[in-house]
Amino acid sequence: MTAVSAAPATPPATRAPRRVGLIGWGAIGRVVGTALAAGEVPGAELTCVVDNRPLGDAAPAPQLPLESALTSCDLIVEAAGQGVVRAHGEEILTAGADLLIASTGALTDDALTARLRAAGPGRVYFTGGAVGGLDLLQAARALGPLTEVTLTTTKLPATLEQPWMDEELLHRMRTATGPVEVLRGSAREIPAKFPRSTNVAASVALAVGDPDAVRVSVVADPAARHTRHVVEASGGHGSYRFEVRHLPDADTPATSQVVPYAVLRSLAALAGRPGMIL
Ligand SMILES: NC(=O)C1=CN([C@@H]2O[C@H](COP(=O)(O)OP(=O)(O)OC[C@H]3O[C@@H](n4cnc5c(N)ncnc54)[C@H](OP(=O)(O)O)[C@@H]3O)[C@@H](O)[C@H]2O)C=CC1
Ligand SMILES: O=C([O-])CC(=O)C(=O)O
Repeated sequence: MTAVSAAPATPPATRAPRRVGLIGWGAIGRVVGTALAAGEVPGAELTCVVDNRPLGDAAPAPQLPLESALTSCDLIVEAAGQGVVRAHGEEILTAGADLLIASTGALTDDALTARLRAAGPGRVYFTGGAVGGLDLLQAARALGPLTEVTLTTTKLPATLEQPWMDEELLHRMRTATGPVEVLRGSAREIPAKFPRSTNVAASVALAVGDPDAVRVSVVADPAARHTRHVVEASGGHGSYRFEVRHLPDADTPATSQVVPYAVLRSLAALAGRPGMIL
């Protein structure tokens, strides 16, 4: 009989904490930054905050311009808007920092997506944000294409008002007594039309691999106490349905309360927390 020798007891490797720079001190950023500064994500620490507005001592870490943040951070969290991804995504990755993106709507631009995926040495990641099931949809793609993919997003009318809307549509939304479909289109078109409120469409598109294949309906409902996202997808191998209802953030109702916690979960995974569902 062969003796099985015990593996030598080696202590777990200690990794340097991720030095996190947070862009955007808003509904998402404030919750994420406060939790990071309180040490709630082991293996990650808040190094600095980048924001358009002077924050004074409101933030628990120094406010820096992006160029300075890039010399002191190895992971940047974007919680500011699609414009930041477009303007600075490549720069961040090229500087060597990893980038966790909340404003996935920017990724409906194929050329930008290709540049971000090719850029480095930093690596680009996307948070699941307000929607669930993306991991499973990404896995299901390995079995074959998802041929029917739809997303229906229902929000309070005021969170969907946009500068391009005409008076007739705005009037319909403002006087609605029940759900009103505001726009229907592909996941390539919709996030550009509602840049702060339909990133989920782009996130579903990232998961299924094709923004043109995802049909999106945006609905304004004055009774929508909860923001609702319903994702349905099917292919030759199966069918999938995910429905979420979230309380909106009290001050920024376009954003659901759960979103910063989704970002924190993504950060925990990037910081190497064991035991996570990946
Ligand atoms: N993936 C998902 O499920 C979701 C994604 N999102 C995305 O996250 C983004 C942030 O959401 P939220 O926290 O609610 O937004 P907020 O408007 O509450 O906060 C955004 C903050 O970022 C600042 N900011 C904007 N542009 C820049 C810039 N170029 N440089 C520095 N700071 C900047 C804003 O300042 P100022 O107002 O002065 O511009 C503001 O302080 C949304 O725009 C949306 O794209 C949101 C919800 C869900
Ligand atoms: O927070 C949400 O429910 C969704 C949202 O704003 C977005 O997709 O941009």
